[in-house]
Amino acid sequence: MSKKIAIIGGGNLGTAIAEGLISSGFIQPKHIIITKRNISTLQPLEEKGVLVSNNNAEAVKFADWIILAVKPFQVKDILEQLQPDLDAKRHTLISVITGIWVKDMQEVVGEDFTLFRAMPNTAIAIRESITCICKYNASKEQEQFVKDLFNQLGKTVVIEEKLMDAATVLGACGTAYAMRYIRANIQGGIEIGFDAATASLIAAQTVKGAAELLLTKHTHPEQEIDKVTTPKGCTIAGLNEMEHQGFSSSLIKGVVTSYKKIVNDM
Ligand SMILES: NC(=O)C1=CN([C@@H]2O[C@H](COP(=O)(O)OP(=O)(O)OC[C@H]3O[C@@H](n4cnc5c(N)ncnc54)[C@H](OP(=O)(O)O)[C@@H]3O)[C@@H](O)[C@H]2O)C=CC1
Ligand SMILES: O=C(O)[C@@H]1CCC=N1
Repeated sequence: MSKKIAIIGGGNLGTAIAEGLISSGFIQPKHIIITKRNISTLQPLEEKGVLVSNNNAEAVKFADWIILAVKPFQVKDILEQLQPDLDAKRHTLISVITGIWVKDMQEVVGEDFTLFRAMPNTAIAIRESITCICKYNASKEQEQFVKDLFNQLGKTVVIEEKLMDAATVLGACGTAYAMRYIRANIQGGIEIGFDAATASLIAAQTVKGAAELLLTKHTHPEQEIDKVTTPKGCTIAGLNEMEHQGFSSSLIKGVVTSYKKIVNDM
């Protein structure tokens, strides 16, 4: 199976995917083409051997796997422009675009194409994404290729398309939520005595370690919390104060608000 990949939309996510694919060795840089209108920002990728272009048609002619990574409001026009160069027997479309459903793409390209939706996050650049994938009209080989591709870039889970908006919130927006949590810890850490760089290191590594505990031991967070909370100790005092201030509630409300934003806007 040919591995040539086009990434249409070399922005935050598109370039992160390219960087991750190169560093994984899954594909040679010369077998990736990445496009955007202003290609000057793609110079670092070009220096690594990736083909860059402002011509989407050229990219589609080059590749068999087309990753769509433009903004949601741009995809319809772009697919319409690409229609003459798209071939359902050759091309497989993989959209990472929020809120664009398989049926939305089919309205432009028809029902013959194999379509995937994939929802990664920006940690894909360092191959630590979680990528939720759903498929339409895909053979076992095509599904395996897409899973192999994203497994190089972190972990994958195949889900039903109806969960794709929820996957966007928990997996993709989740990176930003985690950053805010870490930032708040840094702010607190500075107030209790650390310089910013040391507070950042301690806060980030602590969150990484906590996540690794769950991923390696498959425990529930509350089991791990029980191991940290000494009776009458400082951890439970701080945790309870956070809850009195609405910590869990604010996070849950934020997740649901992000979800409603996708569902209501699209
Ligand atoms: N950022 C994230 O964490 C995540 C984003 N997503 C989804 O991925 C998609 C991209 O997001 P993100 O990377 O953040 O957005 P960006 O705005 O950073 O990237 C979109 C890119 O598309 C390019 N573009 C615009 N028009 C065209 C065109 N006609 N042909 C080719 N390229 C074009 C833009 O560059 P130029 O203006 O130079 O053309 C821009 O660099 C969105 O749909 C988003 O919902 C999904 C999961 C996570
Ligand atoms: O905020 C957004 O709309 C996109 C979707 C997921 C991450 N960023």
